[in-house]
Amino acid sequence: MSERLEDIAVAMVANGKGILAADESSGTIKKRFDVIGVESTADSRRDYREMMFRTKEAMTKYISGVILYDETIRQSAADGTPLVDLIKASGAIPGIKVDAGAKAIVNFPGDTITEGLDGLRERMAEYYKLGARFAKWRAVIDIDTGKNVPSAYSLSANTQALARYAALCQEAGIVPIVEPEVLMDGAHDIDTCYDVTKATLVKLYDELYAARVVLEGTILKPNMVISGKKAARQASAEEIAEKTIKLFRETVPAAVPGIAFLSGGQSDEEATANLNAINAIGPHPWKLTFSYGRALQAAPQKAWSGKAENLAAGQAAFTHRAHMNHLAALGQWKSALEKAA
Ligand SMILES: O=P(O)(O)OC[C@H]1O[C@](O)(COP(=O)(O)O)[C@@H](O)[C@@H]1O
Repeated sequence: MSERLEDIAVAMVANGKGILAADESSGTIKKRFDVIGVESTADSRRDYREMMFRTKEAMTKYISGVILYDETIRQSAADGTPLVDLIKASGAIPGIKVDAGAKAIVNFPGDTITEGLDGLRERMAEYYKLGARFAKWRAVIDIDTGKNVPSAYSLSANTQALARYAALCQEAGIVPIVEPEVLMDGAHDIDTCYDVTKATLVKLYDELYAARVVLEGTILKPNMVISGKKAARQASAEEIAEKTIKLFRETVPAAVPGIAFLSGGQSDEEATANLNAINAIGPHPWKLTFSYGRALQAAPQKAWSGKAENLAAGQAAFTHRAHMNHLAALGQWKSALEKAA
């Protein structure tokens, strides 16, 4: 495979393919395993992720890349094969989460700043050797309008960190996924999400230009423009699609090859239906696909539930969700296909 940043980025958003976000940090995966009553140990995390990476149909037909966590990129399957090799053997690209998580900003209650820039140049060089060809950094933007959250200061600090990270990635021959996640927690309406996401993306592309990041060698991982989970009115898939595309046309340069959405707490089917509605109103200047964590994994996690005898059921559930999102990335999904399965 070509090692050019632009070619890797294009491959990450290949037609009908999307990214499996399997980079849950130890704290997050523990929360997921708690739900299915599985103890989170290095071995159980490995067994679970190995199950997904060995799912042939999903990995070869629907998944372009996998975001890994530091522990996982160093782990081997039960038979000793490095997990990175399993991913590569399926034709998908290994990637790595490099941020160190979001921490409270001093003097700005409710705002967080994502840490992890110290020593990043050296870590990038190591991850490249371990096989990573793309990376991911997530900035977390909460909305609490009554409390002036997010502040302009938070947007500025977070987008500057994203740009510094992106430049370091490109120096190392690694494609940066830039992820400014405006959270859907809260009671705000869809238009508030639009405004906050707009302010975030305008600032983000300012900072990426200022840092001389080559946009052709980047992927954007944003939230959709969507109602807060506790909003009085939940917008339809059509309204989400229309507002999301309107916003991106205003803010995301066409030089960016692809946009891979996070699922952010949407249900599996919502995340698929919304991605489908977005692609159904194309053509668009960029590829629009998925980089889902929860919306790809909730079903396989439940089906597997930590039992070796459920392996095939877990893989079937993963294949189904990956297939549905593959169709949504092409704008060809129909809800009847969910019921048929
Ligand atoms: O808090 P953590 O452990 O960094 O995890 C955040 C998760 O959010 C994501 O960025 C998006 O995941 P979702 O699709 O579940 O929202 C994942 O890549 C990542 O695993």
